[in-house]
Amino acid sequence: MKTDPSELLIGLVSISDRASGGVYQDQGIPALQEWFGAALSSPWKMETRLIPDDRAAIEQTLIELVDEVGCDLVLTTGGTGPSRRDVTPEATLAVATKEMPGFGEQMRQISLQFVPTAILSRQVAVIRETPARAALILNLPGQPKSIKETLEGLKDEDGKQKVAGIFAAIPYCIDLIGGPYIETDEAVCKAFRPKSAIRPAGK
Ligand SMILES: Nc1ncnc2c1ncn2[C@@H]1O[C@H](COP(=O)(O)OP(=O)(O)OP(=O)(O)O)[C@@H](O)[C@H]1O
Ligand SMILES: Nc1nc2c(c(=O)[nH]1)N[C@H]1C(S)=C(S)[C@@H](COP(=O)(O)O)O[C@H]1N2
Repeated sequence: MKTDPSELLIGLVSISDRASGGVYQDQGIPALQEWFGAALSSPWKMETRLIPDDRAAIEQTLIELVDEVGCDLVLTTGGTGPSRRDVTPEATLAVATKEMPGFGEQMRQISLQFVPTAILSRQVAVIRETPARAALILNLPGQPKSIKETLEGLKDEDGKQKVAGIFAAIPYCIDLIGGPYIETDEAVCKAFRPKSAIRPAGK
């Protein structure tokens, strides 16, 4: 449960029949945890869930993480493809109050630089608003390496950004929905905010 309003609470949800069934070890949560550990310089905590590709379970988990646990940001990984069991986007849209189509568009653009099958990912992003709070919920593909790729974007050999990752826009989005002020390590991901929204360091 969220106790400190200035601390970012992130829900990390790995959606995989095989990882949740013990067929293979889940790599989704560890990859997300590692990325956030490197990218964020402001305080954050996480709440994790590993669940099968079941629409009711996904909806229930997203609602619990936002309404009861108090997450500001929820990332899912897995279940965005075209196969019969892939229902993450449907479950995400079912708990939404607003759609944020720019995130899905940008993630597919980024992923196309890595694999031609990126167009098979139906990933969406939404806002869920309750009387008490609002949260951003984002779907990432199930392939563990796609987590860093989509959040961080594409850099050239000198570390210069070629395609912006989607995380660059997330701190300002969280500002706008009333969440905590997020700061990042610019070497991993530079957060973009309009000048008027930038706070001096440590404030
Ligand atoms: N949680 C995970 N941990 C490790 N690897 C994963 C995980 N989820 C997916 N993958 C890998 O990424 C690929 C594409 O992900 P996708 O979500 O389509 O999985 P899937 O084939 O539907 O898996 P599952 O049957 O577990 O739901 C998988 O075939 C698997 O190799
Ligand atoms: N960045 C990135 N995006 C990617 C991939 C990848 O390897 N890297 N794999 C794609 C593939 S093969 C599929 S089927 C879709 C859907 O994946 P999911 O069902 O694991 O969510 O994501 C796509 N997006």
